[in-house]
Amino acid sequence: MSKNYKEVSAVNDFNFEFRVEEGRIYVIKGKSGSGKSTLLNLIGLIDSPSSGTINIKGVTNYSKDIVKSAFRRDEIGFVFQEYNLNGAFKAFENIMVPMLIKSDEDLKTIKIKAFELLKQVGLEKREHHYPNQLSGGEKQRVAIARALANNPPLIIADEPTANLDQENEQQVLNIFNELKKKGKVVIVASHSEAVWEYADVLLTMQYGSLVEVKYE
Ligand SMILES: Nc1ncnc2c1ncn2[C@@H]1O[C@H](COP(=O)(O)OP(=O)(O)OP(=O)(O)O)[C@@H](O)[C@H]1O
Repeated sequence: MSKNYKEVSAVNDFNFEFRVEEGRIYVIKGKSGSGKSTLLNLIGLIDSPSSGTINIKGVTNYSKDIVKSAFRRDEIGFVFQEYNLNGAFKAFENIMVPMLIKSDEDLKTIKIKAFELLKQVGLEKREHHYPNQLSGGEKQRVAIARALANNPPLIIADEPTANLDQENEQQVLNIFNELKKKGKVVIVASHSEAVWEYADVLLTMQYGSLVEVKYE
């Protein structure tokens, strides 16, 4: 598949199978502008390819937006460099949002699950904090907990540690490693060598093309 923005070929003939049947960390590296974010947005169904198809679990080209958004909600957790938390909501409320949208559980169960997820990322003492009362590392851990809310098999993270110091980066990487052990697939775009070290598969992008795949 490819994605073009007018004359810019952001992702060029990308052809690779991310396997989701067992826990694994895929890391995508490449210079600024090489197409990493565009690729993650395509895999995460936030964006559509200009040509070619994306096939996830046998579903090809989501024609109906409603199906696409439901699939994304249930199957994919997205983590952003800038956290993208809702500033009007407390930490645990941010985590509740995806579960409320899915709405197949009662409020009490959703609250309990949100607290469990906060515990999983080591933030049980920050449940009532608003995003502006959290450090960058804490915000990112809330964002990861939110991405896990509907228990998706696939977590996509775009430069999740770019704004974090080494210690907080390590905490995020430990969480990703735990997720991998639980059988989740994590696809991360990152400039950080510390992140590359956690890769089971390291993909290199250059000018929109996949130029190297290394199995660690
Ligand atoms: N919405 C857009 N409209 C036009 N061009 C775009 C758009 N989004 C991305 N591009 C272009 O596509 C190319 C790939 O961008 P992309 O953001 O995917 O790179 P990246 O590898 O994630 O970079 P970075 O490491 O700086 O985040 C760049 O040349 C960029 O200018």
